[in-house]
Amino acid sequence: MKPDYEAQGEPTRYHPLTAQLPIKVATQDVSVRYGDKPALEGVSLEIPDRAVTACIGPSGCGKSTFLRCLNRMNDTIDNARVTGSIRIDSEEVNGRDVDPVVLRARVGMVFQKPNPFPKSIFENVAYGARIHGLADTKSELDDIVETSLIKAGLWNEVSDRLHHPGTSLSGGQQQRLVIARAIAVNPEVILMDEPCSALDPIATARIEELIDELRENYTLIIVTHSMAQAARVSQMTAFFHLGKLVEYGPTEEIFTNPLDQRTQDFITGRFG
Ligand SMILES: Nc1ncnc2c1ncn2[C@@H]1O[C@H](COP(=O)(O)OP(=O)(O)OP(=O)(O)O)[C@@H](O)[C@H]1O
Repeated sequence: MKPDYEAQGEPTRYHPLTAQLPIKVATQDVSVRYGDKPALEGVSLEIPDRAVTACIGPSGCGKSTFLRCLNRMNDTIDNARVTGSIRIDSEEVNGRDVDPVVLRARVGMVFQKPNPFPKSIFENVAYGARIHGLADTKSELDDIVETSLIKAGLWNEVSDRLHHPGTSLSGGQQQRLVIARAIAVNPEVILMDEPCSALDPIATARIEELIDELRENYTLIIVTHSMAQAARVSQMTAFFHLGKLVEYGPTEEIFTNPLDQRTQDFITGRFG
């Protein structure tokens, strides 16, 4: 059933094809304030499983704020207040009994700037598996590290130097290391906040290929400033403007047949 957009005042334009996909993440009337300042207002959308959803919109429209709601990263910001419902499968993310540390393994996050720990390549990937008790033996841990690095497309480049520092890798390799670190704790959803903005075009292309491979097994939600990137990697696109979700639907529809004038203006470069 569709959320009641009319209740929010200004309805989101929701493309009809959207309803055909199985849903992994559903938000209902999510709003965020930083102190007195509203940053996100009444966002309701349903994000499909095993697909890439891109969040686009002009600077300051609330894309990163929205992403951070999905794994409760806004909890770490003192003056942030989140209201509304966010469900992953049927579980309420903001439920009292939800442990944010466990949630953040289930909903991993990759940031703009690669942020490996100041530890070896091996330890970067093993760390989460160890603290979540996912390996009983050294050989199980080795397996998790190898499998995660393979899935992140990095194994062939690092298998002979697992004990070198993570920070010795190139920027693009570090970003894939961080993705391997997220994969090692069995996430269901991976959030990416402008994951390529610090990378050169070759490293960017490698991450985009990886995003495409990962969608076979994970739900991916990516914030990007690049409309070309959103068009290349995503199946669904959400357009935000001034803290509101304006339009949501299959990427092809958003880019070729937007329903809202603001989306049209943004994708044709009239603002943003
Ligand atoms: N920690 C914070 N404290 C106060 N205001 C904040 C904080 N983080 C974000 N904001 C404000 O909330 C609004 C939304 O910010 P957000 O970073 O989510 O937007 P964005 O669309 O991701 O922007 P950008 O594309 O520039 O990264 C902005 O007005 C921003 O200034």
